[in-house]
Amino acid sequence: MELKRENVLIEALPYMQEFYDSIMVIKVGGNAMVNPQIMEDIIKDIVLLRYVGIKPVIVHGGGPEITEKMERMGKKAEFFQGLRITDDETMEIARMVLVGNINTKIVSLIGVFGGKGIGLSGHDGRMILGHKQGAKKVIVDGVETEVDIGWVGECEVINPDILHIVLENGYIPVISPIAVDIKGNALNINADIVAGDIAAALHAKKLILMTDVPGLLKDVKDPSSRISCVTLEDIDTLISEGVIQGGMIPKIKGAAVAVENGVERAHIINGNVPHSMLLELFTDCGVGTMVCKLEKSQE
Ligand SMILES: Nc1ncnc2c1ncn2[C@@H]1O[C@H](COP(=O)(O)OP(=O)(O)O)[C@@H](O)[C@H]1O
Ligand SMILES: CC(=O)N[C@@H](CCC(=O)OP(=O)(O)O)C(=O)O
Repeated sequence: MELKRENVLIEALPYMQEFYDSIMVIKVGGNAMVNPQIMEDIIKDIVLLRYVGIKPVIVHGGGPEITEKMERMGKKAEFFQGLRITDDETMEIARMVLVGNINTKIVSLIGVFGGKGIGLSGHDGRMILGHKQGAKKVIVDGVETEVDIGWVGECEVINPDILHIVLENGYIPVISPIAVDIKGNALNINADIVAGDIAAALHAKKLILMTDVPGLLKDVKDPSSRISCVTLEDIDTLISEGVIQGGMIPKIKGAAVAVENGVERAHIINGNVPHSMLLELFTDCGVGTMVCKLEKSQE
């Protein structure tokens, strides 16, 4: 049965009351940003959240755009377990695409839809301090070899002061997944991992990871095989059984870090479905996959 418009609005009231004044970290993936219409819909939803008293924080990706730029510059993009192998030149390209291009586009769109966006990266206020992950060991033809993944970092400390300052002043922070090391070097970090760490540091109410599939799928080729809820206990098994692969691994790990560190819920939802975030937050029908600490019955 289709709900009348006024019922849709009134159904949202308890959710608006529950979420009022709370921080929500929203990760927008590079895939969603390839389509300008999808991007506009997502940014409109985020501006709406701000106007109903929620404090959204955006972390953006840009993997496909970095790969495209590398290819145009005659460089081949290479990955190790989903992480981009980042030499000096790749780091420059990643910074140019993420901070120089994607971040400014999102900030500008927020402005167009009546919000106040502010662009940040880990360098600003030394918000994301990290270090290089270092060389990775792999077995090639039975022989252990090291792979240098270059400037790929991991977060050591998140300093959320700057975020609290801008949130208190009505801005929507837009964060590029670039960290800084102790010497001031830039580090490339997967955006899902940054989003999980930021959500944990801010004690966010929710982490929302927007992607291009309906959620975590039992069978990646079957969109109807969505798993509606996973607990932290399920995650390692799903990875070791090969159900979760590729780009979904950092996503689920980012969600797990957030939930382990006090974020109530993380949601993986399809950003390609118009206004999926509003459906997830303000209606009784959950979309996507919810990641939580315990089964509902154990809470
Ligand atoms: N079990 C799974 N369920 C859903 N997606 C999966 C799964 N395993 C691997 N994937 C892949 O992960 C992709 C999402 O990760 P990624 O491409 O990095 O997205 P984004 O750019 O939105 O961060 C999906 O498009 C899908 O191909
Ligand atoms: C280390 C590493 O892999 N960093 C990512 C950062 C961007 C990102 O995570 O973008 P998506 O969310 O669109 O995948 C990269 O260079 O692609």
